Amino acid sequence: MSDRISSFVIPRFYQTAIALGSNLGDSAETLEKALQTLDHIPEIRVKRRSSWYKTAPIGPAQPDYLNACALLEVQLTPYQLLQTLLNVENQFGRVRQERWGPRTLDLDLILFEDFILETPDLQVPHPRMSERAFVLVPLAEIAPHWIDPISGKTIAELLEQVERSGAVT
Ligand SMILES: Nc1ncnc2c1ncn2[C@@H]1O[C@H](COP(=O)(O)O)[C@@H](O)[C@H]1O
Ligand SMILES: Nc1nc2c(c(=O)[nH]1)N=C(COP(=O)(O)OP(=O)(O)O)CN2
Repeated sequence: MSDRISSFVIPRFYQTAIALGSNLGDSAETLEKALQTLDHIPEIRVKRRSSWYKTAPIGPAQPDYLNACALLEVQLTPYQLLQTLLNVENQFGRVRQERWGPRTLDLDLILFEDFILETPDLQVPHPRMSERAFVLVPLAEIAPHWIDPISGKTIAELLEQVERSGAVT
């Protein structure tokens, strides 16, 4: 076997968690189709998905959101996954206007194995994950025992600490 071939490393699948949100258009259809779109990408497998949760908006006045989380296995780096999520948002007509404003589709990278990444373009775990019931409620449904590498707490433990009045099924 040549040196080039013997040094080739087949990338393994990584476990990741993403959050989905939508409050413009037919949000249920958008979340469903966004997961289908991700699952059709060869390097991504959607392994689990939460229920859809209707949630009160955090930020400026706008319609209620539909939020969810999903567990993915990806054969991508965190940066490739972020770029893929941004591309799918664009496919679903995402327009960026005001901060925390309404959107057809938002896909956030929440956890990537137990990696901690603090770069200008990508922070993992998602820096506002532990203060958001609209992330923790769906994530606790599908991954209650996943440990947040920043706090050392499980998702279920983080959920116990968060104000959850805005999250309703
Ligand atoms: N963990 C992250 N998930 C998604 N986007 C992230 C993350 N860390 C940094 N970013 C940056 O945020 C913008 C997207 O903002 P949204 O309003 O959430 O769509 C993106 O350009 C990333 O570079
Ligand atoms: N109920 C609810 N409220 C929200 C939601 C959401 O999904 N559900 N997303 C927001 C903004 O998220 P964005 O990804 O733009 O901001 P971030 O960089 O702080 O995550 C702002 N407010």
